[in-house]
Amino acid sequence: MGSVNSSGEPRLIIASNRLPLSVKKIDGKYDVTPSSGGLVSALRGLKTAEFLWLGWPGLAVDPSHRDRVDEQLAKEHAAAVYLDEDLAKDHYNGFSNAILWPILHYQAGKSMTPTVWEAYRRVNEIFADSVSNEARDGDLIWVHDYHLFLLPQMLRDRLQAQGKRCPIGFFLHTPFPADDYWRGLPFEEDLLQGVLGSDVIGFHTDEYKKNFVASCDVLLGSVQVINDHLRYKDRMVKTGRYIAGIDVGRFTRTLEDRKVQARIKELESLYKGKKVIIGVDRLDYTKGLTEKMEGYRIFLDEHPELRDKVILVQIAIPSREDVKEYQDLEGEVSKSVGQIIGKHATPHSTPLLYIHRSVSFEDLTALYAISDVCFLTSRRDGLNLVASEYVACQDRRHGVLVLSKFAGAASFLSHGSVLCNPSSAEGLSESLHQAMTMDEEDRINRHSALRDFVTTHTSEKWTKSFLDDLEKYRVQ
Ligand SMILES: O=P(O)(O)OC[C@H]1O[C@H](O[C@H]2O[C@H](CO)[C@@H](O)[C@H](O)[C@H]2O)[C@H](O)[C@@H](O)[C@@H]1O
Ligand SMILES: O=c1ccn([C@@H]2O[C@H](COP(=O)(O)OP(=O)(O)O)[C@@H](O)[C@H]2O)c(=O)[nH]1
Repeated sequence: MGSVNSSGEPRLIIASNRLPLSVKKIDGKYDVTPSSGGLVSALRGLKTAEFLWLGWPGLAVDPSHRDRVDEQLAKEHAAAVYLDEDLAKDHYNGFSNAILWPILHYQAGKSMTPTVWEAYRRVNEIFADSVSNEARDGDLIWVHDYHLFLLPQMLRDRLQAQGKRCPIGFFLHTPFPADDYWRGLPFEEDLLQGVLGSDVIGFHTDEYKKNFVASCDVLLGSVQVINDHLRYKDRMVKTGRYIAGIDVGRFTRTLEDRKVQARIKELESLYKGKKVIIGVDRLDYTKGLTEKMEGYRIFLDEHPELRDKVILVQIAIPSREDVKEYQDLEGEVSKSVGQIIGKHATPHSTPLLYIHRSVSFEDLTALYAISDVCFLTSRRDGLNLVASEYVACQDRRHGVLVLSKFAGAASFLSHGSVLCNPSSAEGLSESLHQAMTMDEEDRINRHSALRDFVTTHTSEKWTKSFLDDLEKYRVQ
């Protein structure tokens, strides 16, 4: 792995499991494609010229092909942390996504084998070696997400041994539940102590921050809470809420593109006379897709007069397809989709279009722009950037955002959206009806409130506010 910058100036080093590019093997050759998901979208606003992003490329790469992959990643300020296939599988699927992910989303813990915990620890060590070798004295280091809970403390130990002084930040993109959820996990103390190796720890909402601080207080005896800080091992660790957002300009520019304008016209003519509802979610049980389908089924049952006048376009981005829960979910959602279409489609129209793959950014913005309602029903969601992306594309139509009250985004966007509760299918149906029948003045007012928020809380502002706090830990 080579250093991208040779100027000697302090840089920002980002460490996350997911790189902005995923490496795919096609016909024996490696190809890099943009990654999906909100972590990558949130970091798009990074305006620091000097940064290097270290992460797992998404699959095992044959050593003889690594130079070529490194070359392609370097163009995007990225570098790969290569992992053996079995180790990566046990770390990513086995522990991060099968054990940590449900707990972080307020679900009871599952039983696990020691192998996956060992793999988790080992991968964090490999990251610690890569990042500490790459870092120079004075660089800022920003670690992201639950795949790397142990990394901050491992890094701190290594950097200290190497005589490098680098502030370490950590941002959690998921929710953080109350301490009770952690009790079934034998390693909760290791995980908390790992994160506490950071100087600054960031969360999407005050609730997650409060839960983290309380968990440290209850589960670790050696922590003292002082306002926004935790005194831990004679250091003051700052905890904060940093509101993540989107790169609004990227959406505005794309909407002005001639090809996208043509696509919008095409879609508007295709759906003429219909209200379009858009849903965009990774195919993840936390996104409440089965609940959404049930709510929509009831909506169509209760309003048969609307079934020819409405279409839900649901994009389900494939995600974590090696984990059993995700495979089961795929089957469940497909079944519900089939039932709704089977019951409500007519020879000349269908009330549901289900797209189970990623779509291009151009198609995504065009779909956002032509939709009258955006329908997001997460059971739990760290933030949900799709909500903000929809708002950014609605200057002409003033569509309505129906948003789960369990998405982190609801704590900022409640004033302009219709909040819903995914555990009540009848409630979801009512929220949809409210959104579809809202008068224009109400829609304009709500959109304007949401737009004000989304345009003033961008991804650029998020990275800046976090990094400004981290800079304060730089030793002069
Ligand atoms: O990397 P994957 O396993 O393919 O999953 C994609 C990402 O999912 C999660 O995203 C979260 O981050 C978003 C931005 O902060 C937030 O809006 C959303 O609520 C979260 O679910 C995960 O936390 C990332 O690490 C993944 O890369
Ligand atoms: O085919 C698609 C459609 C959407 N997205 C993006 O995936 C992200 C989803 O982020 P969100 O915060 O809503 O949830 P996450 O998937 O990170 O849990 C958004 O930026 C979407 O634009 C994507 O990568 N591929």
